[in-house]
Amino acid sequence: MATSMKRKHEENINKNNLNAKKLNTTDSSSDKLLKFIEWCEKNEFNISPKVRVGCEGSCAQYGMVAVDDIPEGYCLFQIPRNCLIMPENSDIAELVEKEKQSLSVTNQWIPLLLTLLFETNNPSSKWKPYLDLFPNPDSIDLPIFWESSEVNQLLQGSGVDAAVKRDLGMIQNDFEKLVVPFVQKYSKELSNLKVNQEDFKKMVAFVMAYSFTEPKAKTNKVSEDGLESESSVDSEDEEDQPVMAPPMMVPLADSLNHITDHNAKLTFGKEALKMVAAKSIKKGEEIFNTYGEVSNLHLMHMYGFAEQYPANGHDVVEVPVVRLLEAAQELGQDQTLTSKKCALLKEQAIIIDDDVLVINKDGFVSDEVCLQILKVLAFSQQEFDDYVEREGWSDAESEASVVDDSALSFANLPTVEVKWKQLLLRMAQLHLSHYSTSLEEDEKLLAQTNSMSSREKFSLFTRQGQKKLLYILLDACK
Ligand SMILES: C[S@@+](CC[C@H](N)C(=O)[O-])C[C@H]1O[C@@H](n2cnc3c(N)ncnc32)[C@H](O)[C@@H]1O
Repeated sequence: MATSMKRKHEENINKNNLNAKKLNTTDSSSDKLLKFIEWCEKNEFNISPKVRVGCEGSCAQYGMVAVDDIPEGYCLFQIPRNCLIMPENSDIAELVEKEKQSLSVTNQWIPLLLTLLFETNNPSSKWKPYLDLFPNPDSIDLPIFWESSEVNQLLQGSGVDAAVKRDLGMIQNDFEKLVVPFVQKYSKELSNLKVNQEDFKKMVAFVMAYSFTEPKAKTNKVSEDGLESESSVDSEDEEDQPVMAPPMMVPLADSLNHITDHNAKLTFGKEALKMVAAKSIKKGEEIFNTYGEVSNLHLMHMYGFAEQYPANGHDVVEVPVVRLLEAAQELGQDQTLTSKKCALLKEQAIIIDDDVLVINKDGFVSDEVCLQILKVLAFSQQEFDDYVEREGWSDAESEASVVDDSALSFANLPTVEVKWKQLLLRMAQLHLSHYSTSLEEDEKLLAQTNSMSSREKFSLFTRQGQKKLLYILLDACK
């Protein structure tokens, strides 16, 4: 390393250490943070002196704050690829590779989870300063850890309740069927690693709330002066088919919190990942990454927080498709005909039991399935008989439904068939009745968020945002 670069590097360590010392944390946690920052500097994370990691100025425990004005495109820090926690970079790479097929049957997470279990139990892990700081048990309060009664009370009907049930089943299954057999088979190589389901669940939460996935073949260029080049956009082809890689832990990048209106983003280069300013940032402002274009449902489920309406422009409400069938049963004059329609829609796999209809701020997302269901549900006896005889849509009808892809936007809904509007209106009303509170009650509660626990507050934001979307649907269907 050239002398001037070395000096600059040491200055940076000192500056960040100094910043870390100003933390509003207990001594032992600021000591852990100091060690982590030293580790980052030794590993050439090149943390800019314009930023500080710590609890001060962060909206949720650790975070990153600008200590100087930062221009758009400026590189805040980098993460060399050899510092990413992924099976390939760990000493258990060979073992995981051997069992890759069987370990990835249910999901892509198990190899990383095994790597983390191994590395957190390895006193000479190269990531020790990172793993000593994270996962911080206090900051990972995901709904998978709540009593089921609390999940129901706060999040019933939101979709988070269903996701939690699925997660708990999967955690138990993966632990018993994949993790335990792997650890037993390689007990010698894993130095008799002891695992239990509770620790495994905590590791799942760590991966849920802290991991990143890399979009396939995404590269970015950052010039010598730390400015991000605009030429780094994905090719059209990649944009069309974003294939996600397995998750990985990205030290330091995961100390940043998220908001939809973020001011930083992670870019994926060949040698290193870089956190760059997505817009200019003023001294004193918190630096927010983006965890993706994600709804409150996803934020609540995977990260344990949500944004207050209307801050999250990516918010959605997911209405189980069965609600539309319930609406049809209620409104249909001929119960037998409606039952036949529902049975046929299932038989033709247009409706699959767990399916949901997704509604965002503009209306139904990918409304093709919803359109097909509405058309069948609105058929008269004669139209239905013809449809059954033809065994589905004629070619001309199918083509028409493909062209008509914004038919169920909020802007277009007032112009659609009255029968469809009645079905959607009743569906929205039925879905609203599945939450444990009404929108009016939620809006009264919004005045009391200061005296609420984080669980109560973020659950309220999740419910209220979803209900707002349902009320927009109700208005559009009137
Ligand atoms: C990748 S970590 C970010 C670092 C984290 N604040 C810490 O102290 O370790 C993600 C977690 O940060 C918290 N978080 C991130 N953004 C947030 C926000 N806008 N509001 C509240 N909590 C947030 C949530 O607890 C989430 O699970």
